[in-house]
Amino acid sequence: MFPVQINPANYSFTVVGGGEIANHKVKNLLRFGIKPLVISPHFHPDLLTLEKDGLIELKQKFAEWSDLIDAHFIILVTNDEQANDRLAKQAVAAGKLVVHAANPALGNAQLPAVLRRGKLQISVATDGASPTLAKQIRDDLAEQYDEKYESYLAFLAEVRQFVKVHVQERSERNKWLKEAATPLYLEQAEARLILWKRLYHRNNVEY
Ligand SMILES: C[C@@]1(CC(=O)O)c2cc3[nH]c(cc4nc(cc5[nH]c(cc(n2)[C@H]1CCC(=O)O)[C@@](C)(CC(=O)O)[C@@H]5CCC(=O)O)C(CC(=O)O)=C4CCC(=O)O)c(CCC(=O)O)c3CC(=O)O
Ligand SMILES: NC(=O)C1=CN([C@@H]2O[C@H](COP(=O)(O)OP(=O)(O)OC[C@H]3O[C@@H](n4cnc5c(N)ncnc54)[C@H](O)[C@@H]3O)[C@@H](O)[C@H]2O)C=CC1
Repeated sequence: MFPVQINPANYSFTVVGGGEIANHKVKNLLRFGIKPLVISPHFHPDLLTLEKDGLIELKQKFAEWSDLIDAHFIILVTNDEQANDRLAKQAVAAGKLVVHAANPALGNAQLPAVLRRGKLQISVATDGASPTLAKQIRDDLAEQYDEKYESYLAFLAEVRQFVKVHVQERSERNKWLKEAATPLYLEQAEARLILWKRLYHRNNVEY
């Protein structure tokens, strides 16, 4: 499996099936700002509420290949094994990204367990060996990489932007970026201010 971070903005996501698992997968997509189309003859009550709130779109029918032509990323979670298998085959052949939740070998993509701390994102995947372990590892990492990382990543991003604009020399740039990524600046917000002052001073920028 090849890991990659996708900007979902210009992709259309379709979830096929409207049950318990579809509901779980849809809520996962919503965490990433994705507005999926959900196709199913019946819908979990939460999905009906999400549609009323304008967060997802619903199409009430048994899904067919013609419903998937415009989809880029497809998550197959019906309880009809034959429908899942048939649609997976057609969608994979058409070059789409396909999650076949019941039989991952028939798809070409899988959803990892994800921890988000602002701009920090940690994904844990086991290639279907044990989603339970993926979730456990993610939850263990959540303790190590706690909420502090959210503001820390925002700080690192700002420092990096500044350094890219104001520090021309590459080794000098890397020196600042490596220093910013040391534990002192994770732990102590006051130390971040001092680093900023030094950065401004060193580069003759008005503080
Ligand atoms: C292939 C994949 C589909 C895909 O790509 O979507 C898939 C497939 C299957 N899952 C099954 C079961 C469970 N899945 C979970 C949980 C999660 N499953 C997720 C991903 C994936 N699951 C992909 C592989 C990812 C990988 O291996 O790294 C997570 C990480 C992400 C997410 O779903 O958002 C999310 C945890 C994160 C979170 O909660 O945040 C739990 C535990 C729980 O819910 O507590 C159980 C019950 C215990 C167990 O079985 O371990 C079954 C058996 C069904 C049956 O028995 O009928 C199948 C089918 C099969 O394997 O045959
Ligand atoms: N985390 C994961 O990835 C997990 C995946 N699964 C798999 O997910 C699948 C669905 O499980 P549940 O949601 O619990 O089932 P469910 O029975 O709650 O829901 C199935 C849904 O599929 C719909 N459906 C049936 N035929 C359809 C078709 N042709 N087109 C569109 N929708 C159709 C039904 O109307 C229903 O809404 C199963 O195949 C199961 O093996 C199960 C557990 C965990």
